[in-house]
Order: sequence, then structure tokens, then C-alpha cells
Amino acid sequence: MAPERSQETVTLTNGSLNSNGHYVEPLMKHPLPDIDRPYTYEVIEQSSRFLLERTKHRPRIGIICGSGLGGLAELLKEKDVFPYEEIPNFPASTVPGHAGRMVIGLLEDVPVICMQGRFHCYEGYALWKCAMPVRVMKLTGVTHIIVTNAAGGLNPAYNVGDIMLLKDHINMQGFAGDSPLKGRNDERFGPRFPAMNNSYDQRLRQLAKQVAKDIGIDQYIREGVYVMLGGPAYETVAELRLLRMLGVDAVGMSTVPEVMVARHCGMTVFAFSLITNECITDYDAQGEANHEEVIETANKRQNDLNLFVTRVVSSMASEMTSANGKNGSVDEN
Ligand SMILES: O=P(O)(O)O[C@H]1O[C@H](CO)[C@@H](O)[C@H]1O
Ligand SMILES: Nc1nc2[nH]cnc2c(=O)[nH]1
Repeated sequence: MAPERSQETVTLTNGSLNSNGHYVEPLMKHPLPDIDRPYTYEVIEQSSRFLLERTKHRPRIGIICGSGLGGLAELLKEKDVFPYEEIPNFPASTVPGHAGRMVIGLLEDVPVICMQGRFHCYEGYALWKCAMPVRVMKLTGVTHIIVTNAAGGLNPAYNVGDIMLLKDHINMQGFAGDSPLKGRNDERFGPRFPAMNNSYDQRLRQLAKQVAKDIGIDQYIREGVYVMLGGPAYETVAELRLLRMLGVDAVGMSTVPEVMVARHCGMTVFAFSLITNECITDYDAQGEANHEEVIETANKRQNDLNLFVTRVVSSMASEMTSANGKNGSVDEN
């Protein structure tokens, strides 16, 4: 139907024609696809308030447990456990090896908030949704985050069972125009254009290397570059060869959105990959990547990793105490 003309403008369902007869789209009325509509600050606040009202702990350290690495959350004392389906606005965890619970409690004596299971974009979630729990943690008072993952070792010097401290990442989805920070920016979280160099805190990497030495696992420690691909398929030989040329050391399907959102809201980040399998870059190789091997390696390395993370958390909390007199807690309990 032809629009009704008035002298100055003509109103259409979604916009108007200006006096030159050009269609003018109304600002902000355009329905955005879900991918461009991250949760508002108020929605994130609702999730964090839900947690704060149900726990006495006030952690400043958050932990995201990667595939098969959720056993760490079992070590927490005086813990409060929140299945994701009970937390307002939380997506559901669908991957084996990801329990799907937020666990808040004491690791040794340090209060921590721990994601026992994370969200991946291959589960069908937008990148901002995969990373939304990081903002929830932020609004509960978290200032330092430990992000862990299971990854394929692409650097030929790496062995299965190694622990690669992330010194950098390649945001492959970003090359294609996707980002967990895409869409409207709310300055209460962070700036429109955040810097991403120095994302992986140097001081925490030093501290972790010292911890590894102290507990006798320094021979497994590596430092390298992680890439996140969308998954869920593992990589082809040609893709892996390309990634190696780009300087990638370990390949996974997570972490980058969480780290970007954490840096955007000013958190200090420490991240590591457990190398759970060797990336196959040889056309004649018989083996194939599979999630069972990933979980099996994670289970085998669980004890070392639990001790490693526990000690890293203790050392971080000591440093935070010296810096501001608080034992890794927003308010002393
Ligand atoms: O990154 P996390 O969640 O540790 O898991 C990794 O392991 C799974 C594949 O085996 C993928 O989800 C990949 O991202
Ligand atoms: N993309 C990818 N993710 C993984 N997660 C654990 N191992 C791998 C791997 O080899 N490739």
C-alpha cells in the first residue's frame, strides 16, 4: 500500500519519508537479531544479585573450569551450589564434562566463584551469551579471573598433559566480524574500543611458573598462543597447518570470548590450556581427535591441576592482600 503523504513527512510502519521523499529508518526501532542484543546491565545485575543474596561469600577471584576440569569445584569448602537452570538469565550447559553449576566457596581459605562448566558457540549460543557469566562475576565483585580449557597441542614440542599458560590469543571469529562485544556497548561494563594486548597478566604468569616449580610440575609448563575456532568439528590437517603458520600453539573452542569480556570490564586474567590431545598435521596419521580422549586426559591430570590452581589462587590472594589488605574477598567475612 502506498504511504500516506503529508506536507513534511510521511509515516511508515517502521520509519518515515523526509521532505525529499527519502526513507528514514527510525533510530533504535529496528529489531536487532539476538546475536546483536547482549543482556543489558540490569539483566546481568539480576543474575549477580540472585547469587549474592544466597551466599555469604564475597569472592574477588573467579574460575572457569574447562572440559573435564570441573573437579576443582569439588574441593571447595562451605560451598553454595547453583545449577545454571536456577540462575536467572543463564543458558544451559549441554556438553559432557561440563556439569553446569556455579559453585561459590572456599578454596583452602580463599573465597572463589567457580563455573563448573562453560558455554560454547557450537552449542548454539551467541558469543556474548557464552561470555555473559563473566559479567555476572564482575557484578558479584570479581576482579581476577582464571580461565581454563582443554586444547589440542599444535606446537610440535608440546606433549599431551602439558599445561600451556596463555600469553596471547587469536580471535579468529573477530576476523569474520563476530565478537562477544558486538552490539550496543554499555560503558558501565567498559569502553567501546577496548585494547586486547596485555590481556594475559605477566605477573600472574610469573607467579604460576613459580607455583609449578614449587610443586614439581614445571617440566609440563609451556607458554603460548591459543586460538578459538567455532567447532564443534575438530580441525582438518590443512586448517591446522594454516594455524601453525599463523603462530598458534594450542587450538580450542572457547576462552577467547570470556577473556575479551573480562578485559573489557577491567578484570585481571590468567588462563591456561591443558593439552589433552595432539593436533594431527600428518595426512598419513591414523588417529582422530575425539572428546573421549580430551576428557580422559583431563581426568588423568586432575590431581596436578587441582593442586596447581589451588596454589595459584593462594598466591594470588596473598598478593591481593599485600596490595589492598583483603584476602581475595570483596568484604572480609
Ligand atoms: O574449551 P573447553 O570447554 O575446555 O573444551 C574443549 O574441549 C571440547 C572438545 O573436545 C571443546 O568444547 C573445546 O573447547
Ligand atoms: N578445536 C579443538 N578443540 C579442542 N579441544 C580439545 N582438543 C581440541 C582440539 O584438538 N581442537
